[in-house]
Amino acid sequence: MTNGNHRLNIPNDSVITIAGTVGVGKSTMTNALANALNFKTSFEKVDANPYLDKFYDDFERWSFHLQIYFLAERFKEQKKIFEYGGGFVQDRSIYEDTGIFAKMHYEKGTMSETDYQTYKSLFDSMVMTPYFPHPDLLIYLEGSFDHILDRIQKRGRPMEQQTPVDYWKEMYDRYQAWINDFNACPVMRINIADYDIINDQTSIEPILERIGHFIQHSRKYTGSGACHHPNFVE
Ligand SMILES: Nc1ncnc2c1ncn2[C@@H]1O[C@H](COP(=O)(O)OP(=O)(O)O)[C@@H](O)[C@H]1O
Ligand SMILES: Nc1ncnc2c1ncn2[C@H]1C[C@H](O)[C@@H](COP(=O)(O)O)O1
Repeated sequence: MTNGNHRLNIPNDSVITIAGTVGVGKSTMTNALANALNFKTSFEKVDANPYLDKFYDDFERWSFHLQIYFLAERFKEQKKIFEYGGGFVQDRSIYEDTGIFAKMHYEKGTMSETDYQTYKSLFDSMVMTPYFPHPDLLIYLEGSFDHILDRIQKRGRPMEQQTPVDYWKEMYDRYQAWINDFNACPVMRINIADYDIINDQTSIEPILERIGHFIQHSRKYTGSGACHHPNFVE
């Protein structure tokens, strides 16, 4: 390898996306990995999101608007990552928007059939095409429901604290089923009980080593990285 984090076998143009349910620790992991690798970060907008508060107040009224907003934001981020040529850690994957959130709201009756089909057809034509570069690696953070709920409560976003526990449990269960079927890119699972990057910064080291192995292994078989997707039209 001529260009990359040599010690770790992680090429500098890698794109790593962090997935997992709300509160599991994605943003914290995104920052820690980006610092360790000297990568750029791509975060989802929470504070500047014009729909999020309204959505938590009234799912039925705002679920379609919110999904369209997230889709547009994530697609812009995806374009930025491509234009930089990779070297990014991304907080939440675009796949979770449709595989978890839109689907859950549709199936629970808080998004109409028409809105869901409109959203899906937009998502499929933008994302599930050979022209869309997938990440080199999706890191899936998992842990016990109680541990994650505790983190949501401690983080203290009022809109999330006021949301019934059933909502988080439904999401938690859906995440477990979703990740077992996910195959759009290589997946590395990490249990949040196995590291503590807040109190022990060295606990990132074994994670970095595992990432290096995963990316080397998958590039050997695909022959390319996320931003050099063989089918991507430049
Ligand atoms: N390894 C960790 N140990 C202890 N607390 C953590 C850890 N990772 C995240 N947290 C805390 O859990 C809460 C949720 O983390 P965050 O990274 O914001 O999750 P997400 O981005 O998945 O919603 C935050 O208050 C954060 O400080
Ligand atoms: N696609 C989405 N639909 C509904 N809500 C979403 C979506 N993506 C993120 N969210 C919400 C969930 C949280 O309240 C915030 C931020 O997520 P986090 O997992 O804490 O980074 O946005």
